[in-house]
Amino acid sequence: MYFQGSLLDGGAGATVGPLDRGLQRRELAGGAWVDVRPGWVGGADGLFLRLQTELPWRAERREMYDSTVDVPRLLCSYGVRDPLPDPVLQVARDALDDHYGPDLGEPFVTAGLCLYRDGRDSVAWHGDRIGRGRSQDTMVAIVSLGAPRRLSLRPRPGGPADVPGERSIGFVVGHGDLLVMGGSCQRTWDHAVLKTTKPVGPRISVQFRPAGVL
Ligand SMILES: O=C(O)CCC(=O)C(=O)O
Ligand SMILES: [Fe+2]
Repeated sequence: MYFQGSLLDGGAGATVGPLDRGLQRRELAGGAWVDVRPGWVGGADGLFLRLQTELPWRAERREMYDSTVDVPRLLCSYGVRDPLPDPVLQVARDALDDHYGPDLGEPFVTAGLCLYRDGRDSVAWHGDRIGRGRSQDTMVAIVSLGAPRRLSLRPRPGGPADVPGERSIGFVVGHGDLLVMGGSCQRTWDHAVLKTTKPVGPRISVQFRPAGVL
């Protein structure tokens, strides 16, 4: 059980802060919201290096129109019963369950990790709506490690949040920051980490999701 208000050491120096303070919520049109907690995971340099060097990162290729293209980031996925690759990620997930569980009504059970090697790596505009996120409110909690990148959000074109005055927004997520997308965010908004020509170092994103959300 996560003890509110304490700093728990997940191993090798990384600590997970409390979530009962320091969270900033931004309400978005259409019943979506984003919570941000800067510096949630402290002392995460070792964690970043371990994940970057030791995980079995895979490169994927995807069909695009009539050609096959490289997915511009490396991936590593942990399913419902897979142990997470570092104890601090388990501590983080337990803390997220304690804080968001009453509202979410279910635990975070999967973890998807992306490694953006530099500014050429990206994820294009999308919502996590291959599964239940298409039709139901849900949450996706992201821990960002390494170089800061901008997570952009915009109303899904033609969707309920696509109303006059509602425009694209962005959150620069840095080393140890937590960002949680909730409410209708996956179906009424799209999000992306767009390419940048600025020199940026590698970033790892850890996304915790409930069952059936991807
Ligand atoms: O890099 C991130 O934090 C976002 C990744 C993302 O949106 C996804 O993998 O679905
Ligand atoms: Fe996503």
